[in-house]
Amino acid sequence: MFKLYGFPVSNYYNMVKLALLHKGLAFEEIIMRPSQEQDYLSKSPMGKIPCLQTPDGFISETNVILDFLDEAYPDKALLPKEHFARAKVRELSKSIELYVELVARQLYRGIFFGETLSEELKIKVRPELEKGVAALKCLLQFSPYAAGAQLTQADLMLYYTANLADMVAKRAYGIDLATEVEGLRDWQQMMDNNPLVQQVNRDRDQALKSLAG
Ligand SMILES: N[C@@H](CCC(=O)N[C@@H](CS)C(=O)NCC(=O)O)C(=O)O
Repeated sequence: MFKLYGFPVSNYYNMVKLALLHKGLAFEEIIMRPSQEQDYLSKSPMGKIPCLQTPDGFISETNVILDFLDEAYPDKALLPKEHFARAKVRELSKSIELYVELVARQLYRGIFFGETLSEELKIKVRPELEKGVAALKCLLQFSPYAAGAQLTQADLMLYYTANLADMVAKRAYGIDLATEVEGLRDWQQMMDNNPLVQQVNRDRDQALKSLAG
Protein backbone atom coordinates (compact mmCIF):
# COMPACT_ATOMS: atom_id res chain seq x y z
CA MET A 1 0.00 0.00 0.00
CA PHE A 2 1.14 3.57 -0.70
CA LYS A 3 1.91 5.99 2.10
CA LEU A 4 1.23 9.66 1.43
CA TYR A 5 3.27 12.00 3.63
CA GLY A 6 1.93 15.45 4.26
CA PHE A 7 -0.91 17.51 5.62
CA PRO A 8 -4.42 17.95 4.20
CA VAL A 9 -4.14 21.74 4.32
CA SER A 10 -1.39 21.62 1.68
CA ASN A 11 -2.67 22.25 -1.83
CA TYR A 12 0.05 20.06 -3.39
CA TYR A 13 -0.74 17.24 -0.96
CA ASN A 14 -4.39 17.44 -1.97
CA MET A 15 -3.55 17.20 -5.68
CA VAL A 16 -1.81 13.86 -5.10
CA LYS A 17 -4.46 12.65 -2.67
CA LEU A 18 -7.16 13.35 -5.27
CA ALA A 19 -5.17 11.44 -7.92
CA LEU A 20 -4.85 8.40 -5.61
CA LEU A 21 -8.58 8.50 -4.82
CA HIS A 22 -9.49 8.96 -8.49
CA LYS A 23 -7.44 5.91 -9.43
CA GLY A 24 -8.86 3.88 -6.55
CA LEU A 25 -5.39 3.12 -5.18
CA ALA A 26 -5.12 2.19 -1.50
CA PHE A 27 -3.02 4.57 0.57
CA GLU A 28 -2.35 5.51 4.15
CA GLU A 29 -1.97 9.15 5.10
CA ILE A 30 1.08 9.93 7.21
CA ILE A 31 0.12 13.30 8.61
CA MET A 32 3.10 15.60 8.99
CA ARG A 33 4.29 19.13 8.24
CA PRO A 34 7.21 19.91 5.94
CA SER A 35 10.38 19.02 7.78
CA GLN A 36 14.12 19.57 7.57
CA GLU A 37 14.80 16.55 9.80
CA GLN A 38 17.45 14.32 8.26
CA ASP A 39 15.13 11.32 8.30
CA TYR A 40 12.50 13.16 6.23
CA LEU A 41 15.10 14.71 3.91
CA SER A 42 16.12 11.18 2.99
CA LYS A 43 12.57 10.71 1.71
CA SER A 44 11.83 14.19 0.31
CA PRO A 45 15.16 15.95 -0.29
CA MET A 46 13.81 19.51 0.02
CA GLY A 47 11.76 18.58 3.06
CA LYS A 48 8.56 19.49 1.23
CA ILE A 49 5.21 17.74 1.27
CA PRO A 50 3.79 15.72 -0.37
CA CYS A 51 6.02 12.69 -0.60
CA LEU A 52 4.78 9.28 -1.72
CA GLN A 53 6.16 6.02 -0.38
CA THR A 54 5.86 3.32 -3.02
CA PRO A 55 6.93 -0.33 -2.82
CA ASP A 56 10.13 0.75 -4.65
CA GLY A 57 10.96 3.82 -2.56
CA PHE A 58 10.01 7.46 -2.04
CA ILE A 59 9.03 10.08 -4.63
CA SER A 60 8.75 13.83 -4.06
CA GLU A 61 7.54 16.63 -6.37
CA THR A 62 3.85 16.60 -7.15
CA ASN A 63 4.02 16.55 -10.95
CA VAL A 64 6.51 13.68 -10.83
CA ILE A 65 4.28 11.73 -8.45
CA LEU A 66 1.29 12.34 -10.71
CA ASP A 67 3.25 11.14 -13.75
CA PHE A 68 4.42 8.05 -11.86
CA LEU A 69 0.89 7.15 -10.82
CA ASP A 70 -0.38 7.52 -14.36
CA GLU A 71 2.42 5.49 -15.90
CA ALA A 72 2.35 2.73 -13.28
CA TYR A 73 -1.45 2.62 -12.98
CA PRO A 74 -2.89 3.59 -16.37
CA ASP A 75 -6.50 2.86 -15.40
CA LYS A 76 -8.54 6.02 -14.84
CA ALA A 77 -5.80 7.91 -16.67
CA LEU A 78 -5.11 11.52 -15.78
CA LEU A 79 -3.15 12.06 -19.00
CA PRO A 80 -4.44 11.56 -22.55
CA LYS A 81 -2.99 8.66 -24.57
CA GLU A 82 -1.91 10.69 -27.59
CA HIS A 83 1.52 12.34 -27.26
CA PHE A 84 0.67 15.87 -28.33
CA ALA A 85 -2.40 15.98 -26.08
CA ARG A 86 -0.28 14.70 -23.17
CA ALA A 87 2.25 17.44 -23.79
CA LYS A 88 -0.50 20.07 -23.81
CA VAL A 89 -1.76 18.82 -20.41
CA ARG A 90 1.77 19.00 -19.04
CA GLU A 91 2.27 22.47 -20.54
CA LEU A 92 -0.89 23.68 -18.80
CA SER A 93 -0.01 21.99 -15.49
CA LYS A 94 3.51 23.42 -15.53
CA SER A 95 2.20 26.89 -16.36
CA ILE A 96 -0.29 26.73 -13.48
CA GLU A 97 2.51 25.70 -11.11
CA LEU A 98 5.24 28.09 -12.25
CA TYR A 99 3.32 31.17 -13.26
CA VAL A 100 0.33 31.21 -10.91
CA GLU A 101 0.87 28.93 -7.88
CA LEU A 102 4.49 29.89 -7.20
CA VAL A 103 3.76 33.55 -7.94
CA ALA A 104 0.70 33.73 -5.64
CA ARG A 105 2.61 31.72 -3.00
CA GLN A 106 4.88 34.74 -2.42
CA LEU A 107 1.91 36.38 -0.70
CA TYR A 108 0.56 33.35 1.23
CA ARG A 109 2.33 34.27 4.46
CA GLY A 110 0.88 37.75 4.40
CA ILE A 111 -2.59 36.76 3.23
CA PHE A 112 -3.16 33.51 5.14
CA PHE A 113 -0.79 33.53 8.10
CA GLY A 114 -1.10 37.09 9.34
CA GLU A 115 2.46 38.18 8.53
CA THR A 116 3.07 41.72 7.40
CA LEU A 117 2.51 42.09 3.68
CA SER A 118 4.78 44.78 2.32
CA GLU A 119 3.54 47.15 -0.38
CA GLU A 120 6.83 46.49 -2.17
CA LEU A 121 6.09 42.76 -2.44
CA LYS A 122 2.50 43.39 -3.52
CA ILE A 123 3.72 45.74 -6.25
CA LYS A 124 6.31 43.18 -7.41
CA VAL A 125 3.86 40.26 -7.52
CA ARG A 126 0.91 41.91 -9.26
CA PRO A 127 2.33 42.04 -12.81
CA GLU A 128 3.74 38.51 -12.40
CA LEU A 129 0.32 37.21 -11.40
CA GLU A 130 -1.42 39.08 -14.21
CA LYS A 131 1.04 37.64 -16.72
CA GLY A 132 0.55 34.10 -15.37
CA VAL A 133 -3.23 34.41 -15.49
CA ALA A 134 -3.03 35.74 -19.06
CA ALA A 135 -0.90 32.73 -20.02
CA LEU A 136 -3.45 30.35 -18.52
CA LYS A 137 -6.23 32.04 -20.47
CA CYS A 138 -4.36 31.09 -23.66
CA LEU A 139 -4.18 27.44 -22.63
CA LEU A 140 -7.38 26.67 -20.71
CA GLN A 141 -10.09 24.85 -22.61
CA PHE A 142 -12.89 24.28 -20.10
CA SER A 143 -14.55 21.83 -22.47
CA PRO A 144 -15.62 20.89 -19.86
CA TYR A 145 -12.27 20.09 -18.18
CA ALA A 146 -9.22 22.33 -18.02
CA ALA A 147 -7.42 20.68 -20.97
CA GLY A 148 -10.35 19.20 -22.87
CA ALA A 149 -12.91 16.42 -22.60
CA GLN A 150 -11.06 14.37 -19.98
CA LEU A 151 -10.26 15.02 -16.31
CA THR A 152 -6.46 15.37 -16.21
CA GLN A 153 -3.56 16.30 -13.96
CA ALA A 154 -4.16 19.90 -15.05
CA ASP A 155 -7.58 19.91 -13.34
CA LEU A 156 -6.02 18.73 -10.08
CA MET A 157 -3.26 21.31 -10.32
CA LEU A 158 -5.69 24.11 -11.23
CA TYR A 159 -8.33 23.24 -8.65
CA TYR A 160 -5.95 23.38 -5.71
CA THR A 161 -4.20 26.46 -7.09
CA ALA A 162 -7.10 28.62 -8.26
CA ASN A 163 -8.85 28.76 -4.88
CA LEU A 164 -5.74 30.11 -3.13
CA ALA A 165 -4.67 32.35 -6.02
CA ASP A 166 -8.21 33.77 -6.10
CA MET A 167 -8.06 34.65 -2.39
CA VAL A 168 -4.65 36.23 -2.90
CA ALA A 169 -5.85 38.22 -5.94
CA LYS A 170 -9.00 39.40 -4.15
CA ARG A 171 -7.40 40.34 -0.86
CA ALA A 172 -4.22 41.90 -2.23
CA TYR A 173 -5.55 43.55 -5.39
CA GLY A 174 -9.36 43.37 -5.37
CA ILE A 175 -9.19 41.18 -8.50
CA ASP A 176 -11.79 38.43 -8.97
CA LEU A 177 -10.16 35.59 -10.92
CA ALA A 178 -13.53 34.10 -11.85
CA THR A 179 -14.41 37.34 -13.62
CA GLU A 180 -10.98 37.53 -15.27
CA VAL A 181 -10.95 33.94 -16.54
CA GLU A 182 -14.02 33.01 -18.55
CA GLY A 183 -15.32 29.55 -17.71
CA LEU A 184 -13.45 29.29 -14.40
CA ARG A 185 -16.54 29.62 -12.18
CA ASP A 186 -18.55 26.89 -14.01
CA TRP A 187 -15.54 24.57 -14.06
CA GLN A 188 -14.98 25.15 -10.34
CA GLN A 189 -18.62 24.29 -9.64
CA MET A 190 -18.30 21.11 -11.70
CA MET A 191 -15.19 20.13 -9.75
CA ASP A 192 -16.87 21.04 -6.44
CA ASN A 193 -19.59 18.50 -7.28
CA ASN A 194 -17.11 15.63 -7.70
CA PRO A 195 -17.58 13.36 -4.62
CA LEU A 196 -13.83 12.66 -4.40
CA VAL A 197 -13.04 16.38 -4.45
CA GLN A 198 -15.63 16.78 -1.70
CA GLN A 199 -13.89 14.06 0.34
CA VAL A 200 -10.50 15.78 -0.01
CA ASN A 201 -12.04 19.14 0.85
CA ARG A 202 -13.83 17.76 3.93
CA ASP A 203 -10.48 16.51 5.27
CA ARG A 204 -8.86 19.84 4.41
CA ASP A 205 -11.59 21.82 6.18
CA GLN A 206 -11.40 19.54 9.21
CA ALA A 207 -7.62 20.06 9.37
CA LEU A 208 -8.08 23.83 9.01
CA LYS A 209 -10.59 23.77 11.87
CA SER A 210 -8.19 21.90 14.14
CA LEU A 211 -5.47 24.42 13.24
CA ALA A 212 -7.76 27.27 14.25
CA GLY A 213 -8.12 25.42 17.56
N1 LIG B 1 7.52 21.62 -5.82
C1 LIG B 1 6.85 20.95 -4.74
C2 LIG B 1 6.14 22.00 -3.90
C3 LIG B 1 5.47 21.41 -2.67
C4 LIG B 1 5.31 22.46 -1.60
O1 LIG B 1 5.70 23.62 -1.78
N2 LIG B 1 4.75 22.04 -0.50
C5 LIG B 1 4.66 22.96 0.61
C6 LIG B 1 3.38 22.71 1.39
S1 LIG B 1 1.99 23.18 0.41
C7 LIG B 1 5.85 22.73 1.50
O2 LIG B 1 6.24 21.61 1.72
N3 LIG B 1 6.43 23.82 1.99
C8 LIG B 1 7.57 23.78 2.85
C9 LIG B 1 8.81 24.30 2.19
O3 LIG B 1 8.72 24.92 1.11
O4 LIG B 1 9.88 24.12 2.76
C10 LIG B 1 5.87 19.92 -5.29
O5 LIG B 1 5.53 20.02 -6.47
O6 LIG B 1 5.47 18.99 -4.57
